[in-house]
Amino acid sequence: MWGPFEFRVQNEGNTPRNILEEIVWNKDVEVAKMRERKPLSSLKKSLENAPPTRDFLGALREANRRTGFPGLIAEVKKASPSRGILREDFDPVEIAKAYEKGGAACLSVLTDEKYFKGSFENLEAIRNAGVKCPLLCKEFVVEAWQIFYARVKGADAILLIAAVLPDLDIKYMTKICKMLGLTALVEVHDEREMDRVLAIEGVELIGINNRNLETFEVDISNTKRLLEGERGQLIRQKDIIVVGESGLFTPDDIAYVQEAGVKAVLVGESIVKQSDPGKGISGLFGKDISL
Ligand SMILES: O=P(O)(O)OC[C@@H](O)[C@@H](O)c1c[nH]c2ccccc12
Repeated sequence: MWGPFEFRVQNEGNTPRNILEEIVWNKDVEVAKMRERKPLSSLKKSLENAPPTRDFLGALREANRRTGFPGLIAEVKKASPSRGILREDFDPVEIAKAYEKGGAACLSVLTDEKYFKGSFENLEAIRNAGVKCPLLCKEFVVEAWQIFYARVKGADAILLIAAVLPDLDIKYMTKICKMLGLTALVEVHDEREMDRVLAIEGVELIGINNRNLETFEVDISNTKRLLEGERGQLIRQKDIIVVGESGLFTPDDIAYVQEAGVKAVLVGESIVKQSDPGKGISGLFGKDISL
């Protein structure tokens, strides 16, 4: 069990079997074009004067200590393939500021344009607007170039999806993240992926996605299942922070995943849809968690 070997290579006549495969095929083409415009050597130059990254893990731990709730990673999310447009009047900087004011520990910014209507401009704008929360670049990473690019655009952390990347890539990319001062959030969806990731040294932050990216089905008991028994024990031993991701809408949902063992949550839809996304956070936790 080394990786997602069932992923096929795109070739003529093939159609993608599911949305994740489609996204990854497109991403390959997109990244190849972007890399031509900005090769790795020029990214590395831009990094010479880049400001230091902020401590993503530390911010989650601190929020968990301060509030007694899982630290919140609030997602700046305009749309998704499963839900369509979530918010019409979408001002990423305004939403980011509202999240920060509402008590978010960190922010997640979607940068995929084609399927999530996000952008690297949004990430940059939020970073340049004086928002202090560390920022997660929410991307479909298929090659290391994207990690350098995210760092140049102001990310403090980046998502690595186990359903997309073989073990060796996760290992190698985790090292690149460390070298660049970025936190890697390694995302899993099932037991097999969790076991793969737990065997990779150096992983400090694991996200359990309650949404199956191939079928869009959401089930928050997924978080609980993956933290039961020996897996949960190993995670505590290794002092890994687990993030419960997707499908969290109510204080009961938060309590449920916290009980299962998460120290952080990643939430988009339920808060981004509120007219005041900051107040949306109080609704989600059933309490004002701002300072
Ligand atoms: O909007 P939700 O259900 O609160 O979910 C947020 C986040 O977990 C979800 O956007 C997400 C989790 N993993 C991903 C990977 C790619 C794109 C999106 C995601």
